[in-house]
Amino acid sequence: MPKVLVSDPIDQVGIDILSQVATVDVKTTLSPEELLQVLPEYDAIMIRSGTKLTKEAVEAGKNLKIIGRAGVGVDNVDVPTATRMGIVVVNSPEGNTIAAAEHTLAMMMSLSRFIPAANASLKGGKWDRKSFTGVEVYKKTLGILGLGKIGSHVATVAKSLGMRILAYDPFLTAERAEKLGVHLVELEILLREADYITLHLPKTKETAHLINADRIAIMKDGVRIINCARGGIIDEVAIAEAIKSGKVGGIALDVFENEPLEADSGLRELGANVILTPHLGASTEEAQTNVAVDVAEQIRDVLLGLPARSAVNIPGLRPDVWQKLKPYLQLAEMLGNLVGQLAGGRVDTLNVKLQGEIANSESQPIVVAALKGLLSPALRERVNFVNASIEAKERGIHVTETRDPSVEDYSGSIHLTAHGSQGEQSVTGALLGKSEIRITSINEFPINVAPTHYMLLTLHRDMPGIIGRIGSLLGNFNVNIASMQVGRRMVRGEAVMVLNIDDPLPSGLLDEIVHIQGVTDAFVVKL
Ligand SMILES: NC(=O)C1=CN([C@@H]2O[C@H](COP(=O)(O)OP(=O)(O)OC[C@H]3O[C@@H](n4cnc5c(N)ncnc54)[C@H](O)[C@@H]3O)[C@@H](O)[C@H]2O)C=CC1
Ligand SMILES: O=C(O)CCC(=O)C(=O)O
Repeated sequence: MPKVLVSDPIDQVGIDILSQVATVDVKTTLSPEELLQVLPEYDAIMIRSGTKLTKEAVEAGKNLKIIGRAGVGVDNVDVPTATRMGIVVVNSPEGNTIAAAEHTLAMMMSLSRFIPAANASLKGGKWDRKSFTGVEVYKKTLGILGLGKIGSHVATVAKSLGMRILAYDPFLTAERAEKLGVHLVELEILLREADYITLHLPKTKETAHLINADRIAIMKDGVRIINCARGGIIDEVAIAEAIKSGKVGGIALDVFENEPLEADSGLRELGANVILTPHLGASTEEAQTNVAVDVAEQIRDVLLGLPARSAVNIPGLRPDVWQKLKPYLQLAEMLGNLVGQLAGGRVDTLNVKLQGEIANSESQPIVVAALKGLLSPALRERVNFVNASIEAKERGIHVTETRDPSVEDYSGSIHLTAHGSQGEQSVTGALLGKSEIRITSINEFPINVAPTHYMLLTLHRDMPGIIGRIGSLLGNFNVNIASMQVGRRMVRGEAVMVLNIDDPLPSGLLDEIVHIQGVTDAFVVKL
């Protein structure tokens, strides 16, 4: 049984799903050092925001096949390192959208009416009504930075509260904003006009300290700011100063530059207009069930050899698309392996041509499968669907894609051409029925061969006796031939022969075959 480590608190429903296929260890109090020590034992790890999978930690996970983040943000995972190591990283893009949006709205209302401070005052024995006169959100302007899933839900609810909504999101189309009834504006306009500003962006190089002293300076006096996205998007020093000076009327933070927030953080000292929650945006029963199921199912599937539906470092495929493409992925991988072996030396260009019924299919998974096959003789199990593109890029392999729906010899076929240090080689393959793989051409010579583990290929002149001589030579070395095919374009012209052989070719035999008169080249292929 594979082993899964659950290193943050996860809903039991997720553990139950993982237990169907794996031994599950729940260890939610590991120190970073302990995590490094235990990681090599595991095939998968499931985390929330508590566990930091740094470069060092990911590299320690030598047997990891998948990292499951039960939530949205994967900024606590070194995704590039995982990708290089061929580890799938999955998240739950929608499981906690509503929870985070509702937490944001609760923060906005709490800021407007001082609910946390009024509650603390009353419980502290006072009946103070004067200190807590609030403001209404009705007819106020809400500026949303990042109009993705959470930002959009906040916009929808805030509109129904009678707010005017401005949004800044350079990656969003005007049509989408219009549909939501939101005015898409430049950042500066939003900052100048908003009474409330709420952040719903990922933390990236571009968004780090997006809210800083200079930008705070152009905001309306008394603006209220909410951050339920990621710590570090707001400069905490600058915002604390702006609260103290009265420039900013209130802040509500669920996320912090360092989590857990330091015990002596100056933010804890600020007054009734500062609300802090310990990263609770996703902490609802519903969201925790959603993300646990979503991510545990993906870990289970990947451990069973199935694709993940929301991988952040490989293209996700819907199950129905996966079912249709699966045999073609196997075909592409076999052809990539074959053309790579024929090319022999370094390949610098691979052209992937999709023909017939798959000409209009999503090409990326097929290209990745072909690259995996191409690189597997060199990299063996170190190359997989996650890292094949990166490995190819690092080796300077340029990939081109073409499509030809008019090729109708087979319902769908894949043609690969590899160009490299030893010239150009090409192969075509197709499916017989739904899933039986056939090699249908080699270097444009038509054949129809079922690939086997060991094959001998010759390029030779089509002339009497040559096949017999090759056959006798193999017989002399006790190599059994399972089947044989010759492809030629014209009688007594150039031809290709493919022999499916039961045994590996003894060393030295290939040299003897190449020296037979009429043979121009010969290759041993191991698939
Ligand atoms: N506090 C919590 O517990 C939770 C926090 N989150 C965080 O909330 C944030 C938003 O999550 P979702 O809405 O699910 O993500 P999303 O991917 O649906 O939306 C993010 C939006 O930000 C936009 N964006 C990216 N870079 C930008 C930039 N430089 N300037 C302006 N807009 C930019 C994108 O175009 C996208 O529309 C993420 O940081 C996520 O990690 C999510 C769930 C719970
Ligand atoms: O796991 C959590 O509770 C935090 C959720 C979160 O921040 C996210 O999904 O991005």
